[in-house]
Amino acid sequence: MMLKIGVIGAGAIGKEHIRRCSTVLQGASIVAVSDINAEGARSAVTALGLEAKIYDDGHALIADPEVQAVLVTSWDPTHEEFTLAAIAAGKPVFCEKPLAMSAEGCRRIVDAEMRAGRRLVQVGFMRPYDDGYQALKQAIAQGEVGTPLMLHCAHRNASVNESYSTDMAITNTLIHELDVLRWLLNDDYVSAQVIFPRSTRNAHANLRDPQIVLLETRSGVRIDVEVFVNCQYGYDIQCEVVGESGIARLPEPASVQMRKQARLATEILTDWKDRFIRAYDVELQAFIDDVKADELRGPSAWDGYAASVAADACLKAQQSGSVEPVEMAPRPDFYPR
Ligand SMILES: NC(=O)c1ccc[n+]([C@@H]2O[C@H](COP(=O)([O-])OP(=O)(O)OC[C@H]3O[C@@H](n4cnc5c(N)ncnc54)[C@H](O)[C@@H]3O)[C@@H](O)[C@H]2O)c1
Ligand SMILES: O[C@H]1[C@H](O)[C@@H](O)[C@H](O)[C@@H](O)[C@H]1O
Repeated sequence: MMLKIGVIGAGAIGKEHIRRCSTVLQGASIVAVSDINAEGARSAVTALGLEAKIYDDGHALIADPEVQAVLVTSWDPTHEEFTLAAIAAGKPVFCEKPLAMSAEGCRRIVDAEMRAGRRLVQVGFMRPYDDGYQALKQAIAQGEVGTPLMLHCAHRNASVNESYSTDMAITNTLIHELDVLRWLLNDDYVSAQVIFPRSTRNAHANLRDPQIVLLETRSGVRIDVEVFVNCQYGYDIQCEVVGESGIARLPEPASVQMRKQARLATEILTDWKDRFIRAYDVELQAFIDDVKADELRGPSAWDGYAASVAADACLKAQQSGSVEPVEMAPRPDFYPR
């Protein structure tokens, strides 16, 4: 049986997910695509020779009886609305990060899903599906470096456009670390602080870049994350775990080492599409398989909520300059760890 999927948002990642569902993954077909720019949706479909319906309204796509599951790949502020609508229609939904723009918004999704009585939401946090992060988690769990004490991380993008503002460094970019580091350490955050170093001249008027985010977890691990979205040189994700007896680092993506012209060099990727290409494949295949088995197991609405509680504290810390508490509601039994 093919799972019939409708996609809302045919931009960069929407096109990528349409491509992978249609040409890479097993067991799904794209039957409908929606975008406020209907022409963009049409060209995404025709470029792949698909016969999908085109909607300019995401709600009409969700209501289409042929659509069995929904992918939300539209702009961040639209996620909550479409995810709630899919839940109301009883349709499983894969929603790109962030699940909503605030913890309050995520909480509305959590509550709606619990009222529906079964898991219907998977959040597009793909890093837990990345081979490198999985190997790092395994090394920590096996005690290879002893108890983790500190993490030094960096999330660098080559550049961003003018619509990207200071708050998005948290809600759109750091949100990946807020999810994956919690998963890596099997821990939750208790406080957050944001520090602004000297700004790069490559940032636009509405963006302070870079930023350093300092987090503390319940068990006392201290984390620093450099978010630098105009670093110019590439797309670079770093994570170093300092433990009691050693250091474990996130592996670099495989790259041939060149010795030539008196230099020793390896390539640095420039785009998230390539850096996490396999992780995106695996996360979406899991969504397709789990929907068919009626048992979603990927990053949950609760994970989306947990990341957003920390993001809210970081946003507050950007304004206050102080250490802000991260206060989560108790985890409902509906969401086992
Ligand atoms: N997991 C990841 O690593 C990852 C990577 C890239 C993007 N994303 C997320 O995916 C989403 C899309 O990002 P992108 O880079 O593809 O952006 P994009 O701007 O390239 O594409 C977004 C598309 O959504 C459409 N859109 C906006 N509002 C809409 C609405 N109400 N209904 C239908 N379509 C609408 C826009 O017209 C645009 O075509 C964002 O939320 C982003 O945070 C996640
Ligand atoms: O939407 C993208 C995407 O989530 C990337 O993984 C992240 O590195 C970027 O900062 C963000 O803008």
